[in-house]
Amino acid sequence: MTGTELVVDGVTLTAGAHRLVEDVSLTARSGEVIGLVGPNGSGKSSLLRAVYRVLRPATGQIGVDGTDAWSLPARRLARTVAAVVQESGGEFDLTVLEVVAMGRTPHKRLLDGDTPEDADLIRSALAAVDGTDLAHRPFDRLSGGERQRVLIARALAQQPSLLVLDEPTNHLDIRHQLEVLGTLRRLSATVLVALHDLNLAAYYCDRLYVLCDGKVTASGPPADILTPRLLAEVYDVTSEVTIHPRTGAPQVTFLPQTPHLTTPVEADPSSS
Ligand SMILES: Nc1ncnc2c1ncn2[C@@H]1O[C@H](COP(=O)(O)OP(=O)(O)OP(=O)(O)O)[C@@H](O)[C@H]1O
Repeated sequence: MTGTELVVDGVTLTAGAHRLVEDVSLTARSGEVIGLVGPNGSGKSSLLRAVYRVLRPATGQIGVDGTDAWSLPARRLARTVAAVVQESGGEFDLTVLEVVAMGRTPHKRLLDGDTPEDADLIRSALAAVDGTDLAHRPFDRLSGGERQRVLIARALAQQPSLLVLDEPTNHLDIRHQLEVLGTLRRLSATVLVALHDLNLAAYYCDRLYVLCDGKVTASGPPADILTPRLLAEVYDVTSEVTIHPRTGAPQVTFLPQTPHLTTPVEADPSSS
């Protein structure tokens, strides 16, 4: 399956009198991994909610392979777009395997059972998040990170051509963060992912969109936009950005706000 082309065109999102996102445009070409970054409250989750059709834009359009996402039949949308979001629910009293199997629902008719192909997809989705051993555990007794991995497996089992994820590395230890992002990177689907960790975003995403106060402040390949100046403007932090010699990706080092934890540049032995 190839990836969907996503075109967010001039989208404004509101909740009552509150403007959550204003005139945001974004494109994701087939198979691209697009990162959404930005401070708390900058509008990342709201924008994702509009893409997976929970929050209807007040103005603007969301195009999925040239069709307005909000006019697609629900079943067709569910075959195209899978979402891993913070506010999931409805998985109580189910085993992990049953939760992952829910990902196959959009591909079936009512009362259809799981085919051997479904069973393979479910197993390999669970294996992709290192969750094979969790298969028969009750979902609601898993740790936060285990749950997160299972929800990602459910989205993988759905075989979407557009995968939308809101902070998928939340709760995950570093090994599982790297594994999950590596898995997303290898998918042929288009991926739109909100991430807080800028170094992971820089390494795994083709392009980033930086949101600030509900607007796109910068967009482009990570190496072009992750500069100390932009990070100071957007996050109000001091940082240094280097290109990592082995990954080739920009690597951000944040300097502590507490001066005594920072070695003055002139006394830095590596600079002599
Ligand atoms: N239903 C709502 N009613 C009013 N304000 C809302 C509503 N939903 C979100 N907001 C506000 O809109 C802004 C954007 O929220 P959003 O959750 O999209 O930000 P975010 O970038 O995902 O933040 P975080 O990084 O903290 O998850 C915030 O100021 C939030 O408080």
